[in-house]
Amino acid sequence: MTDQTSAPSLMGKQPQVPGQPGPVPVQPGRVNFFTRIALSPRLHEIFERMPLMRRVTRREGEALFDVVSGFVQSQVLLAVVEFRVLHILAGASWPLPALAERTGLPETRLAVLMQAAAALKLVKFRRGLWQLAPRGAAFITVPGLEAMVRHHPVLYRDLADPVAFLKGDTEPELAGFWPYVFGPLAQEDAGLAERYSQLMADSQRVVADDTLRMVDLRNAKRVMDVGGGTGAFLRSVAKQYPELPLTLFDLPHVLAVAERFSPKLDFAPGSFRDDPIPTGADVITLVRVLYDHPDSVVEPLLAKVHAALPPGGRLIISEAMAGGAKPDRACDVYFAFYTMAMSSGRTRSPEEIKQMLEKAGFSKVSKPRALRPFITSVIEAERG
Ligand SMILES: CC(C)=CCC/C(C)=C/CC/C(C)=C/C=C/C(C)=C/C=C/C=C(C)/C=C/C=C(C)/C=C/C=C(C)/C=C/CC(C)(C)O
Ligand SMILES: C[S@@+](CC[C@H](N)C(=O)[O-])C[C@H]1O[C@@H](n2cnc3c(N)ncnc32)[C@H](O)[C@@H]1O
Repeated sequence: MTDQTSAPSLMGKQPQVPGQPGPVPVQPGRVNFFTRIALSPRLHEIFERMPLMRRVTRREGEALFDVVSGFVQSQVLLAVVEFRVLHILAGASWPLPALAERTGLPETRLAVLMQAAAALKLVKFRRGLWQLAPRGAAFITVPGLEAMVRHHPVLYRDLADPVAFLKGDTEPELAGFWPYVFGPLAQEDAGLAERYSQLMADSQRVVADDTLRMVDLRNAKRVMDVGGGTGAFLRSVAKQYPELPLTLFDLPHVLAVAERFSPKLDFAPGSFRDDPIPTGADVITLVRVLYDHPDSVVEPLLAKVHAALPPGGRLIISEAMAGGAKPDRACDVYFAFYTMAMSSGRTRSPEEIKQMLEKAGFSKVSKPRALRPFITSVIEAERG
């Protein structure tokens, strides 16, 4: 695979150490040289007195403080979103008293929030007025991002006791937030599929943009998006390839709320757990599907996709992927814990996905360099 890390295999049931081919014994005293330095408070003091080293320790200190305070930063952002501060400032610049009246917050407390938001570079204070900063403007412009932030309290409640969470002693709320995974619940509540689909569809735009910049569909004869929700990804495909026939495969109650946005779009209702994947497409896409499911669902799904493709047909997988030997802040922290809280799936590294693909019979597995790994990564494979 191109652009490939030597990521660990987690294919067996036994978790392994990133970058290591297999389980290794504990090695007493094996601590990296720089780590040993960092372990010595006396050396911290000495470094503080050396101008060059002082810069390194201060930078490390700042980075560490960022990790320590990450939750508070997120909650400041959530408050900014809930009080619609960025939207208010998008229309005009406001003095604090007027903003306090508009948001209904006491001036003294709003001042603290605004100062925090300014430290996060979401807003800025100029000539007595609070203004929107470019980062705040970008934030409200990214499709689905505000809705994502507004649903984070569910995730944070699940992570409130990380010890109990990791021991598996809690019942994460997030597992119920996406009840489509459990099928019947979503079918009982028609509005539920629609709400979930809207959040997914909103956030899909950025994922689709990045995916389509990493793959070439010019030679495709028909693209089928499996687990395609209400068709947001195919909508982006249709914009770029207006002549390309498309098939949307998802659960019947999800397709019931999907809009037929193109005469070239076919609906294929079904469950990839229980039904075969229909044939007829030479390109099948799985966008943000695999990480929702355990290996016991993913392995048969890949085999069904393989069976549905013609020889030479292509599978495109797009989702946030774990970093493996090169741990990634977005994927190995946020998405890994997010999917663990969902209790049904997990993030996988490109290497793990490659191994699963090869087991299902795929060849020529490749991975274009991800444009924004925190949005998505892509793996392509071919049916030989
Ligand atoms: C030129 C100079 C010096 C200055 C210019 C200043 C200026 C104009 C700056 C603005 C620049 C600009 C245009 C910035 C644009 C920034 C963008 C596009 C930022 C995008 C950020 C996207 C983010 C943060 C995305 C976050 C995504 C999240 C949190 C996704 C979560 C997804 C989940 C939980 C999915 C779950 C799926 C499931 C359920 C697991 O299946
Ligand atoms: C995380 S969403 C991704 C949706 C879309 N691909 C996107 O990126 O926005 C997972 C999708 O898989 C669908 N799905 C889950 N289980 C399924 C099954 N057994 N058969 C077909 N689709 C399923 C869900 O309905 C949902 O639309």
